[in-house]
Amino acid sequence: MPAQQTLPAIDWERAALDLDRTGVAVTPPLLTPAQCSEVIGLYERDRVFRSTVVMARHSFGQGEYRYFSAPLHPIVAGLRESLYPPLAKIANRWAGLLDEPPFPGDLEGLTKACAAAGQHKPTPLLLRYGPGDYNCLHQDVYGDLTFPLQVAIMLNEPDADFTGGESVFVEQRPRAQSRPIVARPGRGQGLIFPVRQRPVPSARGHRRVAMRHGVSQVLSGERHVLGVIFHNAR
Ligand SMILES: O=C(O)CCC(=O)C(=O)O
Ligand SMILES: [Fe+2]
Repeated sequence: MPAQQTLPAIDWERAALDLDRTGVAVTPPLLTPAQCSEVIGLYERDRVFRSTVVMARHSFGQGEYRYFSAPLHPIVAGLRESLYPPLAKIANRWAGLLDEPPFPGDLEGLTKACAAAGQHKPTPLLLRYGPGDYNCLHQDVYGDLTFPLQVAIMLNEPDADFTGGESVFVEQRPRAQSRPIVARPGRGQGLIFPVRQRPVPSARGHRRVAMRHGVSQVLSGERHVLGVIFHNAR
């Protein structure tokens, strides 16, 4: 896939509405089944990755993930570049509501801003879960510069390739009980969600509501996800 890949028609207005209402938006398939298999196949290729995390060693959960090395594999680079500009529009509307500085309009601009903040390492990752594995609720913050939205693309077919392993989100509302959200994207579909927080209307304009994401226990089979995070890491 070329780096300037054309995405399938994503209804960005709808995605923005879903993000504003619930904090999570589901996309149509961003990868074909063949591309999903190709990305899964990368997991064993050491040179494609810069580091590997065994989640249990850090109490992050159970399972493994690997961070892609630079230059990113073309499928990953293409998705990161083409998803960024429409997401930056949503991020910049949010930044306006929260009185925060805007983000660059393209990924090259964000990458330069990250470099200036000492964040040079690519953050896209490939996650692999087997029976019994899970991912604790977390946020993917990798430095001072955080682009507020990320995308997780399902690479296996739920209920055929694996059971369990739901995508779980918890919104921590201030002075109120937390709200759970569960999603079950099909193979190739992406989930768009806030890295750390999003604006919600309040008595005096908008306030920040924090969100964390994770994965419930996989009961059987193998579950792979491609995580696309746009800011680089320290
Ligand atoms: O495996 C998942 O669905 C969660 C992936 C994740 O944590 C991420 O993409 O940042
Ligand atoms: Fe994550």
